[in-house]
Amino acid sequence: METKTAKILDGKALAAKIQKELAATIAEVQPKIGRPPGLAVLMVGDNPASAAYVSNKEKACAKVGIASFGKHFPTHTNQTELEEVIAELNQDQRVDGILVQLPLPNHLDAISLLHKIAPDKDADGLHPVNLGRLVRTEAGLRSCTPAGVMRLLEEYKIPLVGKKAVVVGRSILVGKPMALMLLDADATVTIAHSRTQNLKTITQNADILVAAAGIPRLITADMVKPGAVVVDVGINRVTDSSGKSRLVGDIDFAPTANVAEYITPVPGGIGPMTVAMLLQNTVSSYLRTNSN
Ligand SMILES: Nc1nc(=O)c2c([nH]1)NC[C@@H]1CN(c3ccc(C(=O)N[C@@H](CCC(=O)O)C(=O)O)cc3)C=[N+]21
Repeated sequence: METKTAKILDGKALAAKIQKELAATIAEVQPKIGRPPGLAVLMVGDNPASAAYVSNKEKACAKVGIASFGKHFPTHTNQTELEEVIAELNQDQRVDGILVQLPLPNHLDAISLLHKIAPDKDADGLHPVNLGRLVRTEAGLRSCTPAGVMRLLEEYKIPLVGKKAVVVGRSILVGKPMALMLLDADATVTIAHSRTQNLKTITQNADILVAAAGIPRLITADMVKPGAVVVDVGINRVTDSSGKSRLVGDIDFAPTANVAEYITPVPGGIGPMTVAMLLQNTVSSYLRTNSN
């Protein structure tokens, strides 16, 4: 009996390479510009997962030479206070990127806050102007997670033209921009979601399958076409049978790896790529504002 095992799309390694390149770029241009790039991460409340992500982002910034202007607000902070902070950061010449860590506490309106970020400092690519630029295929800041997926597929020279791509999930953060980016790359794109009927019959057609539903092990091996490229955007913390907490994606990894040709791991796949794209967005804003 022979089982083939999928090749790993190593997001962690590629993210490290991108960060090295960004560090070299920053080291080269900073003396001319006279300041490092700056990223402000705003976090509200004390969601432990968010705190861990924010601390990862700040460490990554420090590593490549991006200054962090992180601000941590208590849970009860109101909308107006946050809008004022964003208005100040929009004007702050030291700050090239602004990110509001999601989710926010329920009393806050995330969408209206995202609208207040200057589009050219929108490191997350979630402002309506940047989403509109994506729809129109214009240059702009792109959402980090789907941009990270595209960059990883490019690194491994995965052909996309004319291929059937299925995105499972339709969030503003991932699913919708992911579908648009795959479409721009000339894939034939299907978006499936929580109301999709017969999900399996759709995923089984996918040459490229992107799981971004946030449901642990939603995609099982029987749902995947042999030879497919499988990308796992899910980051789900689950408690395993021995009571230990661990990170799993939306894909049932080990069995699926026996069917797919390429697969991204969790951890070590799209998570680190998301952080790398955030840094890249910050650096491109920095280079653009200082290029004339
Ligand atoms: N405005 C906003 N922008 C975001 O991009 C955003 C957000 N809010 N809210 C939460 C999600 C989640 N997210 C992750 C980024 C990196 C890893 C990551 O690096 N994960 C590592 C492992 C981390 C671990 O072990 O906990 C990995 O997958 O290898 C995970 C999750 C960004 N998000």
